[in-house]
Amino acid sequence: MSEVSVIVHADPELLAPAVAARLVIRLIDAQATRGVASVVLTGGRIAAAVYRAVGTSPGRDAVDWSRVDVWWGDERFLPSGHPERNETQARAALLDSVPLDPARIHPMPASDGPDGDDPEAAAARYAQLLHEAARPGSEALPHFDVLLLGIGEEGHVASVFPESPAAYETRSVTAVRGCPKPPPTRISLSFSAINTAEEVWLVAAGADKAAAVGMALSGAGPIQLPAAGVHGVDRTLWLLDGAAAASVPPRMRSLR
Ligand SMILES: O=C1O[C@H](COP(=O)(O)O)[C@@H](O)[C@H](O)[C@H]1O
Repeated sequence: MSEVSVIVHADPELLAPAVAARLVIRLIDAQATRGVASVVLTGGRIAAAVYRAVGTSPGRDAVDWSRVDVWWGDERFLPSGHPERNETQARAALLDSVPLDPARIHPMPASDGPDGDDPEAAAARYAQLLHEAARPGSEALPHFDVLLLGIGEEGHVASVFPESPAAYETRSVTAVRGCPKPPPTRISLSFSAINTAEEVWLVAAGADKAAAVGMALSGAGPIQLPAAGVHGVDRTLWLLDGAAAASVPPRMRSLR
């Protein structure tokens, strides 16, 4: 089993820049080791705060952004540019302000994209894109240095919701319909893809996340609580603020 660490910062105002600083270092280290770096983005409020903090981080220009591949772990299946799309939020918060190579930005398809309003076809298209970027001679997926995840109040990660068909999915990418959280139609990586990342970082802030975080770290099952079903190959980091960490078993908290 890979290393699991729980790191707690007092509040979201400290959590976001702390995660941003880690992410900058992670990307620099990956580029030093592999020549390129790849990050899988998530959506949500704390993620947007992290992206904004990366944009103002002192180390930001130490990353060679032209050699960073950007993927998404899930997307709300809405028209391109819709303000609720995770892609739109990430572009506004960070991607538009760093010199990325447009060819290395890999958003999930929009509902007005080449497959129209067909999320199954859009999911298959993204799976094919991942496959085409796979390491030579390897399986179906590219290397992910770090994969970011938010956590829903009910324990969803990416767009894998509790007790949903996506929680049983074996293909790398799945269409998700009937989500309890709007919008109802989404595209998501499945556990099988998420869990290939070298490092998985779960980032959560706020008291409304405390129960899900506490249960995920106390042996809950992945179907009932998807946050319990994800891990990095090398490392799994839970990056929390004090309120979200309120129900974490004390023995699991890392010393900082
Ligand atoms: O809908 C989503 O929600 C989660 C968590 O968002 P938050 O605003 O409660 O932090 C997010 O991780 C996921 O990517 C997104 O599609």
